[in-house]
Amino acid sequence: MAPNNAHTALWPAPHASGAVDATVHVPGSKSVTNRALVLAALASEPGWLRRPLRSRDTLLMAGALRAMGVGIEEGVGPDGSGEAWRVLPTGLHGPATVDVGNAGTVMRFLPPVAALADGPVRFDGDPRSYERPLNGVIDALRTLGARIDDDGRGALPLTVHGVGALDGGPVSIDASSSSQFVSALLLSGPRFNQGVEVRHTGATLPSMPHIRMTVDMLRAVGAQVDTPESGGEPNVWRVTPGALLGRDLTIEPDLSNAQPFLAAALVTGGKVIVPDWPARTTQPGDRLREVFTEMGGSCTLTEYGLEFTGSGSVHGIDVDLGDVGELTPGIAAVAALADSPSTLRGVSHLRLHETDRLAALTKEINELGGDVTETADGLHIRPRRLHDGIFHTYEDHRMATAGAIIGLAVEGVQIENVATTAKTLPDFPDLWTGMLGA
Ligand SMILES: O=C(O)C1=C[C@@H](OP(=O)(O)O)[C@@H](O)[C@H](O)C1
Ligand SMILES: C=C(OP(=O)(O)O)C(=O)O
Repeated sequence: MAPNNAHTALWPAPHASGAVDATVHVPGSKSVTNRALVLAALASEPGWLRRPLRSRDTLLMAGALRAMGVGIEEGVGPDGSGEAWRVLPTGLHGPATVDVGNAGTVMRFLPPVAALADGPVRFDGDPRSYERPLNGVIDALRTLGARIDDDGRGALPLTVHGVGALDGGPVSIDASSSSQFVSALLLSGPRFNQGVEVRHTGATLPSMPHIRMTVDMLRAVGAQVDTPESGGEPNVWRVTPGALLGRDLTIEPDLSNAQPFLAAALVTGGKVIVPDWPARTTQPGDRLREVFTEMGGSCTLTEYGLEFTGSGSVHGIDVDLGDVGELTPGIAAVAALADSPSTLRGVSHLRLHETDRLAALTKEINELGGDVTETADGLHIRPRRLHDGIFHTYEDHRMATAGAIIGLAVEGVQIENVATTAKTLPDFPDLWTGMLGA
């Protein structure tokens, strides 16, 4: 078989010769785009998504919904400005085939949607998608009345035999391995005959901001949602059955994808402005303002966006990242360049992300001369003088951007398969070299 050059290709990570000073327009949020697509597909009238992210994960989501009959057309928004998708909901149809790639949002958010289709929907994806937990969604859907054929492992591949409607009602799940189990059931909940009541029974629940994002976006399209934060029982979310509105939504920039650019300001003692940083958001990336300030930077949020400035010093940090796990690779990269050790906690579930992120970060930083050890629930990082070498990425977009951060400060770092950033940020190499003025 011919070698897959995209995977073996090495990208010389640009080394920063001085402090960066740039404005970086970061494309739309993956998490917001994929929720908006699902909600628009389930609505009772057409809707608009403006400035949607166009990346592997969102194109897979759009392709899957189209396969079930939803119209997603290219267009300009109703006011004539900006790129947009117009979403035309219809009855959801099977038979259909869905490629989830390695998108957690697609593999978890769509089986409940497929249960509403009028025929079988087959789900398959990348080899890694077979290893990522899906049992919470599969077991819950069976409890709520769906028929699903899988191989008994609680994972992909599988077929959901939709019959056009789902009873819904109460269900208990352990979502300690992924918050996306909860989000998945809530997003389709308004369309279940009895709505849904999701009770999380596990000891921990990661990524709470992402669950808040789901609840906020459901409410914005007219759903009634009761949450622990709105006076309900702890760990219980309730969605009332009802029709969803078609809305005109402008997608926020992806704040987790802003991370490497803010990190560049931090590690080079420079300045990066990210326009359109929202004043209020549920995105976990907003926590970077606090984390990267504690690590040595400072930031100002204005109506124009976020201005982040490095001081020239980078400090270690002891932090629980359970709420914001997807920020871990970028924080680990900065921590490897700091003037004191770091402990990153609360992220054992990262072992089941795009790759085992705790093992991958430990191995790759140590191969450049670092001193990282895995703990039961995170990483301990003792900064060392790093040297040149190949930074492997394991088909993980956030490993590639973590390696690029290290490359700014360490000469001769080569990123294997930087193209894997296409999962959520296909423009990464160009934005990165543009930031550096190359
Ligand atoms: O709902 C979402 O959009 C996401 C939830 C989180 O998943 P986990 O709770 O599985 O970590 C996050 O890591 C992922 O990148 C996106
Ligand atoms: C964990 C991530 O993605 P997914 O949506 O595939 O879970 C991520 O983007 O860091």
